[in-house]
Amino acid sequence: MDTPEGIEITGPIHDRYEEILSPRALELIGLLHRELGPRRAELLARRGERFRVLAEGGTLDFLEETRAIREDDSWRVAEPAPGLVDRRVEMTGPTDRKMTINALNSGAKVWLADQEDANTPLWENVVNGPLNLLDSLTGNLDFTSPEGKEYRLKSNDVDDLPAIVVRPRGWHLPEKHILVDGEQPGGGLVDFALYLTACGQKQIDRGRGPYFYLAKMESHLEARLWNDAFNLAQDFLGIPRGTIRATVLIETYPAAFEMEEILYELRDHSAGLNAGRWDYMFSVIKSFRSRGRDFLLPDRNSVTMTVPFMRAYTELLVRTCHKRGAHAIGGMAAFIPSKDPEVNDNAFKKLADDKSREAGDGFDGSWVAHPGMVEACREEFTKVLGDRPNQLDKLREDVHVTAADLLDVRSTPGEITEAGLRSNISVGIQYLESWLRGSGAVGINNLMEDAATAEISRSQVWQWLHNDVELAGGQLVTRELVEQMVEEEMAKIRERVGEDAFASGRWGDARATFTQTALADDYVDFLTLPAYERMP
Ligand SMILES: CC(=O)SCCNC(=O)CCNC(=O)[C@H](O)C(C)(C)COP(=O)(O)OP(=O)(O)OC[C@H]1O[C@@H](n2cnc3c(N)ncnc32)[C@H](O)[C@@H]1OP(=O)(O)O
Ligand SMILES: O=CC(=O)O
Ligand SMILES: [Mg+2]
Repeated sequence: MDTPEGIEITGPIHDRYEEILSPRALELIGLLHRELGPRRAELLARRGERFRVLAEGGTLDFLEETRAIREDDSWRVAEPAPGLVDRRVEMTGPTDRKMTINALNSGAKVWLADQEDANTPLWENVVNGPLNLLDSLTGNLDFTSPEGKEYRLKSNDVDDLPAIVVRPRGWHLPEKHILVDGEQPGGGLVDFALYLTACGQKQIDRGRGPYFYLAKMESHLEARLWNDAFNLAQDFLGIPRGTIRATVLIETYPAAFEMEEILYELRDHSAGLNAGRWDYMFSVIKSFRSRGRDFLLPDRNSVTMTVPFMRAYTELLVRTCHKRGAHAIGGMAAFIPSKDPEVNDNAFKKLADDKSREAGDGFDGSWVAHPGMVEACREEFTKVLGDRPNQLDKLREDVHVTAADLLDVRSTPGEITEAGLRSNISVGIQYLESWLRGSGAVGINNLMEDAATAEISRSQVWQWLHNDVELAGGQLVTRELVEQMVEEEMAKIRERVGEDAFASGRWGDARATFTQTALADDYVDFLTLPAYERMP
């Protein structure tokens, strides 16, 4: 393939790849990396600095230097864009061909087409994702499964389909199959540019637009970097500024203290904020991982959305958004339908409780992980919204959340148990094995697991081990204990999956990545970084 000056593709070129890896897309990647790459590197380094301050006894607080932005009542974000006015139910999921069709047929108002938590950035996924999205816009999306089941879109009418919102990778992940002047650009910029160049104008022609979810940001300066990427890209493609819209996931601890500033930075491109609960929990553990008792979380399944620090965060998010005319979107209840009627009933009941609480709190819509749950989410929001498309007018002026409320991890009830430790080990390894094979979302023990939930699992093990935690019952969490449990959980998995599947899977690499990221004294920032190195 001919590539623009200074751009090299090191991944294989399969059928139709040139439609996505077009000269325009590659030029845009070159432009974005050359203009913004150094700032991306600086901002990633700042994350490390902030963690060092916290490790030495520092804390998180609302920023003094941006007080004027918070106290200025005059600014609001852009009016909601077409297709993003009523967002009462949003489906999320990977962009492989079958799931793209299933998601677009799900009846949701929005589909988050995920190149992030639910995706492995395997080269084929990086290119086929936008290719499937392109086919969905040109009436060419069909699929026949190996069993012969045929899939196609139930309608090509834009009003019958969810608005597509693409989630590019977070700032931390590089893309190694495209080099710009010999350097790896940010994976997020690559995902953004490939989708925008292939599908942006087509979305505009359909009366919608190029919409994005922005993940794992840690500061308003990182939001400014995205805003600059949007302006550069819109100017390069001749699209009016403000056409792109972005909903930011508030899913890191530092970002919870900069919600208003993040909206401000992106205000002309903003489509609101989302409460990304799973990464948030991961970030809480990560931020104060070596600070002992005050920041220890109990077993993963005890940390519900109603514990004080999680509640403070979602309440503040709704208030912040509605003050600025921005949508507040709820998070993912990890329940998925089950064939076991009792487990299934429980999953739907928990989902209804979760969505009902969010709707009552003022969220304008929320996420589900599975098409079978779209109706249940819609029902709970419709009970509150009725015919109104959103509840932006619910200002929640009754909410007064302080930094201390956001930091109150200590009053989270629950125990740290042997079952919790074993579950973290087993789920973490099973998820990594799936990720390494190219599937970034997987159902394990009737729950949706993705990169964010796996990060919680391995980070809890790290935190319990490095803070001399005793399990309920008195047993100290030691390296020897965790290694013994890894051995035992691996044996159980091997027995369950059978010798052949075990031998053909990536179990050795999954175990090695898990132990590296859960046990090594030097905490690895993201488990997907060493996992990415193990991929072709
Ligand atoms: C923390 C966060 O970031 S949350 C957001 C990121 N995470 C996600 O988006 C996870 C999305 N969910 C999924 O990927 C899936 O639901 C899984 C992997 C958890 C379970 O999928 P499966 O094991 O296939 O579930 P199941 O067998 O019940 O699926 C039934 C059908 O629904 C489809 N389906 C299930 N989930 C989805 C989805 N999210 N999008 C599209 N189709 C889906 C399946 O493809 C299957 O289709 P088929 O009957 O035509 O073969
Ligand atoms: O991306 C969502 C999350 O909960 O993490
Ligand atoms: Mg996330």
